[in-house]
Amino acid sequence: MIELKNVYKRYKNHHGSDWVLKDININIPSNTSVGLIGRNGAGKSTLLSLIAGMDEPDKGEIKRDCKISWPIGLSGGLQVSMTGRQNVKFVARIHGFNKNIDDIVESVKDFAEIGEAFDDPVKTYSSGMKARLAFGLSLAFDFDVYISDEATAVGDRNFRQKAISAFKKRVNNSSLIIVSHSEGILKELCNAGILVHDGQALWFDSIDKALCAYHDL
Ligand SMILES: Nc1ncnc2c1ncn2[C@@H]1O[C@H](COP(=O)(O)OP(=O)(O)OP(=O)(O)O)[C@@H](O)[C@H]1O
Repeated sequence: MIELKNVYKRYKNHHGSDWVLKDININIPSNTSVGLIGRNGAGKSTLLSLIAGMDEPDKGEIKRDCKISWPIGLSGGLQVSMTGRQNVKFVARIHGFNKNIDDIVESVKDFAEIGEAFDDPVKTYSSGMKARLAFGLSLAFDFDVYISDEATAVGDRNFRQKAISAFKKRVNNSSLIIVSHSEGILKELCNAGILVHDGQALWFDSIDKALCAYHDL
């Protein structure tokens, strides 16, 4: 269960500061895959990063009783002077996986399919190669909830298909909380939805109902 209680978030900008999210109260049950829906700039990514614990609310609290991933495919955390392999080992050690590091390295290598570049410094990678490595890295660890902000929109067609099928496999054992502008992907992967609109976040226990409410805005 992830519980958001009276959550407020704002960013300071040149106009001063505006509340992006105002008094959000939502309970996300365990084993429920959720799609975050809303117009551009509504606050979906903001809500997702609060849920993931990447950012803190200005007011209110978020309780989590499960292991939540960092956003899948986020390549910003890769150390560019290190190779793909070294990055994987580094992240595995940070997460306390000291025993089966070789298995983790192999699973990321298989997923990323970047060939010998796996042993080259990440600064020599294309953005697609970085995305493949970062995606494989996120999936190599067992989390209860996987977070994704448009991770299925990166890479070429083959990679997108691979990413979606990897997510589908995960849905059997874990749950997902995802932002995607693709209704097809949301319907395929999620059972519930959160509509973010006008500073509010509305919970729907079915993704179809959430999408209907979004179309009616
Ligand atoms: N780091 C930041 N500093 C200042 N303003 C920000 C920051 N991040 C987001 N915002 C603002 O907060 C609002 C919500 O942004 P957010 O990225 O959460 O929306 P979104 O629904 O994910 O949008 P999109 O569908 O376009 O990706 C926007 O007005 C955006 O300009």
